[in-house]
Amino acid sequence: MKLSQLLERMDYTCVQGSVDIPISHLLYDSRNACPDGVFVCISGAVMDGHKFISDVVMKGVTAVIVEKEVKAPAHVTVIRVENTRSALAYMSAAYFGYPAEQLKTIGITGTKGKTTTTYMVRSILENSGFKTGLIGTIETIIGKKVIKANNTTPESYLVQQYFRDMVNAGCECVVMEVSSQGLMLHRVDGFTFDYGIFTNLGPDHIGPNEHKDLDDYIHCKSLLFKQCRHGIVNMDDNYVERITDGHTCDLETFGMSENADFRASDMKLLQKPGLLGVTYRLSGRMDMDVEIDIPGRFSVYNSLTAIAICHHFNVPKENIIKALTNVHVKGRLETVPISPRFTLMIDYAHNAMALESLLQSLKEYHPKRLVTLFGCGGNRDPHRRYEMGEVSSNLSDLTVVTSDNPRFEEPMAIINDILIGVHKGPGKYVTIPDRKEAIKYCIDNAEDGDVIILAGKGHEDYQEIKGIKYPMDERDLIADILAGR
Ligand SMILES: CC(=O)N[C@H]1[C@@H](OP(=O)(O)OP(=O)(O)OC[C@H]2O[C@@H](n3ccc(=O)[nH]c3=O)[C@H](O)[C@@H]2O)O[C@H](CO)[C@@H](O)[C@@H]1O[C@H](C)C(=O)N[C@@H](C)C(=O)N[C@H](CCC(=O)O)C(=O)O
Ligand SMILES: Nc1ncnc2c1ncn2[C@@H]1O[C@H](COP(=O)(O)OP(=O)(O)OP(=O)(O)O)[C@@H](O)[C@H]1O
Ligand SMILES: N[C@H](CCC[C@H](N)C(=O)O)C(=O)O
Ligand SMILES: [Mg+2]
Repeated sequence: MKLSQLLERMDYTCVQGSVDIPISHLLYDSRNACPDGVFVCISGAVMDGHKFISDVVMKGVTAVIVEKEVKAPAHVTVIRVENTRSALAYMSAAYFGYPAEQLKTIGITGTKGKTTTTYMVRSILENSGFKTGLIGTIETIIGKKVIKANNTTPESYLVQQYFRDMVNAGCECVVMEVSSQGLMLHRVDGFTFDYGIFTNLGPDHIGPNEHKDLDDYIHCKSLLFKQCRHGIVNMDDNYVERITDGHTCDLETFGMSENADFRASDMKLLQKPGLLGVTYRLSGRMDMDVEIDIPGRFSVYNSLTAIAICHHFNVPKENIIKALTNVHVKGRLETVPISPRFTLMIDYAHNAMALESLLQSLKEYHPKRLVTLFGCGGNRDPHRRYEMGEVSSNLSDLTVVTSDNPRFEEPMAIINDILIGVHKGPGKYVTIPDRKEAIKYCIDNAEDGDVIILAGKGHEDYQEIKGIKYPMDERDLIADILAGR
């Protein structure tokens, strides 16, 4: 492949050398540099790729893509662009032969509900014979291949590589989570989504290495609606107008409001032994009764979103109904059946918005006590700590404050921040920094009819401390506790 082919759909200035040179590999990490490669210099959160130019040139790289002034040996082609992350996305699309053009691409953004909805969509589409790839927080699914995720929305090179693998595996569609950071860092530049979806918005991801403020967070999410052909948005959300401001796509709506294109009404709680769920009536562009075996008002929203998307694929109603009753997502309101006396659930609520909707939803089922265990991630939006503490204390009978992923922070410093919030509410609380000990406390002290929520770690099978991910899966912790280990 010629360098000029990789650059064909983007703006650039060739400041040195020629674009008419052969390229063997597209690279963005110096550690993978190889002869005849082109190296894209990314100004990252920790490292600056521009600093590795002499290193990659020594390893045989013949072209570099830069967004700053650099010095490079005369035989190396230097291409200057406005933003190298965006350039990497466009070049990756070209490198992998524009695979998005051979797929129906569905991108879901929003503060909460993305992961759950992607699995609902995949379940419905696969049930109806559409082979569908998935990219998200938990994993990437390509046919029978499952790849553990590092990011919710991976780097653009990986996005395009996964798309290519999906096309090669015979997929017709891909449903993916599009995080605000993914949009901010140009991970999905270089193609147009067929469908862009907005679930909801609550303040989150504001802090060092994340968004500078709420306006930036909203702005980044709104970019999806300038980069898709057809938008499907939650019209009940307070931020929907700002998210769709300046949209360039068609728009369709869902929600509980009367004029929503896909409208849910008559929501009823479903309570069977060992199972909490909801039912509702769908009207508007589709009419039917829907049942989901996942609790909460937000399950209505997530399923409504999935139905609004799948409507475009002319999926029969029976397939939707069947697929939705079978959807269970790892670590999202996942019941661990350890006793008929009480309900124990693992969930991924790790911000105030998720925790509040979760706890409010569960309270509607009138548990004897609502017991909430959680910690907060280190090196992440610190507002989460006070807010989650307050939400839990207001809505839970007992809050068990523990650790999540401390990362590079001191666990007790995070816990003390959480307690500031906890003290604002009326609920009782205990502090047990070791997560396993904290879970044991919940199980040992469970009362008949309790609902116990282990919030925040969901599908995660590790605990990250000072840059190392130690194995830790709550399912194993529970098994160990029951076995007395
Ligand atoms: C803060 C942040 O967003 N970091 C992401 C980012 O890292 P970075 O590019 O800033 O990396 P860097 O280490 O500074 O390196 C800069 C450049 O130098 C290169 N380099 C580096 C070292 C070297 O020896 N040689 C070299 O060439 C790197 O390959 C890179 O190109 O790019 C990496 C590759 O794409 C990401 O994996 C990484 O995500 C980290 C793991 C992360 O935690 N990100 C979070 C904040 C995030 O993105 N979250 C969202 C939302 C999550 C959700 O709520 O669902 C997500 O989509 O995951
Ligand atoms: N539509 C929703 N509105 C509010 N809360 C929700 C919604 N859907 C799920 N939740 C809660 O948020 C948690 C995370 O849900 P999910 O993983 O589907 O969202 P997400 O947008 O992918 O989040 P993340 O950005 O953390 O990956 C769930 O475990 C549940 O507690
Ligand atoms: N993917 C998100 C979720 C983190 C969940 C929670 N377990 C934490 O560590 O804060 C992030 O990296 O911000
Ligand atoms: Mg997710």
